[in-house]
Amino acid sequence: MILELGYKIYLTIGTFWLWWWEVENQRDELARTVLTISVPTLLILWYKWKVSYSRKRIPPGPFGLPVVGYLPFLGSNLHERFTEMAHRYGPIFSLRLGRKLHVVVNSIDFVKVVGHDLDQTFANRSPPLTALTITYGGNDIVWSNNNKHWRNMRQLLVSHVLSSANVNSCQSFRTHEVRKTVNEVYTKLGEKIDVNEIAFMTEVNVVTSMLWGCSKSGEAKDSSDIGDGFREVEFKIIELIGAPNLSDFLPILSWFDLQGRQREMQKQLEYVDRIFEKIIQERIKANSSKIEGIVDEDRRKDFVEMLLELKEQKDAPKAINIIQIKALLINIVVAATDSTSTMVEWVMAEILHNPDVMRKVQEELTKVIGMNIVQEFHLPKLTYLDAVIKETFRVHPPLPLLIQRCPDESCMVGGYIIPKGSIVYLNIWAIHRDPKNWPNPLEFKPERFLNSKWDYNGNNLKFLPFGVGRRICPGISLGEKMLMYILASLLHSFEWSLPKDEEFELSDEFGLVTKKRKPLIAVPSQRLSDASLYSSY
Ligand code: HEM
Repeated sequence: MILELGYKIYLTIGTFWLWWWEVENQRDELARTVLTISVPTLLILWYKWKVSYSRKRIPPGPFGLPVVGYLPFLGSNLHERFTEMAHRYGPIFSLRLGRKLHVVVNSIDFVKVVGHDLDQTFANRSPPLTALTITYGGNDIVWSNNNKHWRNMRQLLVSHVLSSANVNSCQSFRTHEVRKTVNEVYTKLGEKIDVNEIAFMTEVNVVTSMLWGCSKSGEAKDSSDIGDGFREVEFKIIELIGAPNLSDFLPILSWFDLQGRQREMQKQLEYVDRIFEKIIQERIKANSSKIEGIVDEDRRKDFVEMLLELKEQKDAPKAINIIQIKALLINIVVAATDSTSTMVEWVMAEILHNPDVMRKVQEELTKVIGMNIVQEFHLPKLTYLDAVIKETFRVHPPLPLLIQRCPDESCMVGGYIIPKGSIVYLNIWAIHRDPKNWPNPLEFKPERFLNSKWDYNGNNLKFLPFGVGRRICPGISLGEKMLMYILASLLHSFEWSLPKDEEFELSDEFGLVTKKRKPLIAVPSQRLSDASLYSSY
């Protein structure tokens, strides 16, 4: 049947060609020659245009293998690899990893398009499966798409936890925890200290106090409820979200969870869920005592309490359920603590690495604070320390590719099509180290930030450690305050040095939060002459 049809088409074309040839032969030989040459030429030109047009459609990039794409060639330090690739393929390039197209944006011009001009289009996320597991299926803020649920949760966080009124009213929690840390370090003079660990515990206690710590009016809670093992669990969560998972690249394999990453994340979820369940149950019990008139009515309401009240208003526009409450809590605790403690560690590492910077920081601390204890009102006066922190953010942004975006429709960036559903990274690591943006970018020079006005709000696209656009970090002011407070207190109270037997290095290890490859271990010695200041908390 098919053969017969093919034969008929062949006969028709042949007959038509002979007819045209004879007619033209009789009429005009020139026309025949022109047509005979121009038809194939036009066909070739059309074909070439089509091929080059289709290549231009998506950003250029490396070829990969069938099925897995470029996955086997990627390596582990993604931010460095992507920056190398930007030198070869240009400021915007793409690569296929398994079934998904990934697009990497490496210049401020294209970050402007994605983060500002088309911010709404690029405001979705494409969560890895491990992130969905730990957030009860994406019921949180970080991994939600740009929808009503995300807006609702983000607004709850911003207006109840991170509002300047609430951040100010929680000053006592910060003072309590920072002084407690200084006091603990004082008991370990001359010993080796893991800098990230002390910063992490300080931050976790401050944040959990803000979330569920108002057991009594204005007083800080006993912070032991989160447990000693929490830091390891949180590190595991961050590691699993950042680790490549075959199930994400080849969804057909997700049922098998070949690398066991989802199962591993499920275990972390069970650990965290037990903590949150206990806290929520205690709070429900406390609320019912309140109804019975047992508890002091004057105390401040904490965030968990407020969320539980919203849960009771089932028909209210912002009603929330228990799963969403837990997802929000895990989100806030993880987002706030790991990035802050990682930054404290990087700043301390850079200061220890640059004795001149250390000297200037200490001179400023002496001038502003004298031989007293650091208080929050001192912080805005520490302009050199602020510049040191910003320069550290430039060289070691803890989220070097921010958190991936995902366009909700196909759109054009820099003349290329970014298809709907592709995964888009904003490579701020490349932007922060681009000599076009920063002269001598590898030099650690806090003075860059002294003379002009720099902030973290994503207005200057050369400097984006907290992100850009509507998905920018909502915790900037709390994060900034905590960084300044912890660092000023540690550097004012103690002289720090590296252990004699430690080899010092500044290399990093890529992850959702990119940390120092080798934890910073440092040794404190007493700096303040009045030893009684260390125990006054
Ligand atoms: C040094 C401290 C911090 C750094 C460097 C940091 C950095 C970031 C970055 C880069 C993002 C992604 C932005 C984007 O996609 O464009 C982000 C998102 C987020 N951060 Fe932070 N952050 C810090 C502290 C905090 C704190 C203290 C909180 C809350 C208490 C917080 C809560 C969040 C949340 C909820 C998101 C998700 C926002 C969304 O998707 O809408 N962060 N953070």
